Amino acid sequence: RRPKNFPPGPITLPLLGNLHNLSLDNPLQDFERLRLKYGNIYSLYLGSKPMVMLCGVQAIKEALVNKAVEFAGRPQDMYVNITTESKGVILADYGPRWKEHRRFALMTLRNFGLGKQSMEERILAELQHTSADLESSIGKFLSPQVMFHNASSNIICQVLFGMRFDYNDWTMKEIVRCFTENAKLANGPWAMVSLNNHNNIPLIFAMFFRCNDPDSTFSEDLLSMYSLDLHFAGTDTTSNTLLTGFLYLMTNPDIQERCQAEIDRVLEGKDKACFEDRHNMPYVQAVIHEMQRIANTVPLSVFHNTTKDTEVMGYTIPKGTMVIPNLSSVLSEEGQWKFPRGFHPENFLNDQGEFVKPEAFMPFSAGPRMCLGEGLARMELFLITVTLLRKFKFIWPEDAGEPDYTPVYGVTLTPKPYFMKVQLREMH
Ligand code: HEM
Repeated sequence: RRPKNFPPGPITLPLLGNLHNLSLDNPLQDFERLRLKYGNIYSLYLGSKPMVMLCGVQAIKEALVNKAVEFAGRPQDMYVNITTESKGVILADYGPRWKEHRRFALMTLRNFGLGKQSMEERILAELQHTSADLESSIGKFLSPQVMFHNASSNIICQVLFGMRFDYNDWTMKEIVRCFTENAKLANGPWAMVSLNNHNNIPLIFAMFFRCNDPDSTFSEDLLSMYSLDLHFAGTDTTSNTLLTGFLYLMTNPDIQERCQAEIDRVLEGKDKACFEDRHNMPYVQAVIHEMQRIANTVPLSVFHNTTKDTEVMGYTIPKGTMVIPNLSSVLSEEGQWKFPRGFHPENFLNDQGEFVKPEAFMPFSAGPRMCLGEGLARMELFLITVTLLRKFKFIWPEDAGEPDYTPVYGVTLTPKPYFMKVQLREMH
């Protein structure tokens, strides 16, 4: 039985709760059906465990922003908690340890050059490898899955480990194992090396020094989960957004050409793009934001948990209840977008053709647990899209049939594997 004044929801069955109401392959459509029936806040039971679904910009903001602390916890009794032991940042519960680790990750990203030129240079340097890969594929069919994954993985690997990996190198897959080896190295002579320039120390070493501080909540044991956390969070998200984005750019050649015209105009006479150029590229900015909206990369955010008894939208939610911010529902919410369905960069342009960001643009979630990699992700999406579109034309192969936009469901959504054709453009 639902507690008093708990959000409404479908009848529960013994043992199963509401599991029978959900498709295990892709429950997103079931969640949408339940939203239409019960409203923007409803509850479900996963077995005997209650959870509250928040839909639409109003409910999500009221909870995650206005009642920030109450909704900043993470469930600690799920299967993934057993495998990761809730170490790292993403799954750590609200409290001093999470705070220290989050602050540390933000600081390392900043010291490593985010917001400065050095991070841009690293991204642009990585893009030379991507470009070389693309050039070698001219005239052939190319599967971009691995390519985007490698590029975004290498960018975050530079922050984490201070190195990149060759494309097609099996080491890429073994990165976590290599990290353990690196940690061993750091235990040896590395620890004695005096590093004066703290601004360029990869996270792994910066953290190692923290491990030696007896007052710190860092330990070598936490270290591996922490890097795994950031590696996963920084790779899968960006690459899946790009995969979806380039799929739509290929199947909307008019939009791709309009981006290229703007890029050619703004970058005329320059050899490379920089992040500042975005202010002169309202159309490209709109397209990249529309890519993120339609990609809906982390549809159900990361699950939250209430840290106290609380209320939202007039309902009572006890402490320790799992809460799912349904970001998918916001990114296509009726009334919030000029075009909630389909791929329309106009969602981010006003009548004067200027770039605008509606309140419902929330792919990184909101509140204190909001994505801490947003700055890096936005820089990557911009520099990768602009650099590649400037140099190449991306073509949907004529014999590939109708594109299938239905995503494959998971913590992150990814498009079904597809092929692309690439042509070199004339540089302007
Ligand atoms: C397009 C790219 C990305 C998207 C759409 C995205 C989205 C998200 C979302 C929805 C969350 C959950 C927020 C919440 O619980 O309310 C999250 C958390 C997180 N993201 Fe990202 N992310 C992206 C890229 C990155 C990158 C590049 C990094 C690495 C630097 C990163 C690191 C993290 C971390 C560490 C968390 C956990 C924060 C916490 O629990 O305090 N993300 N991200």
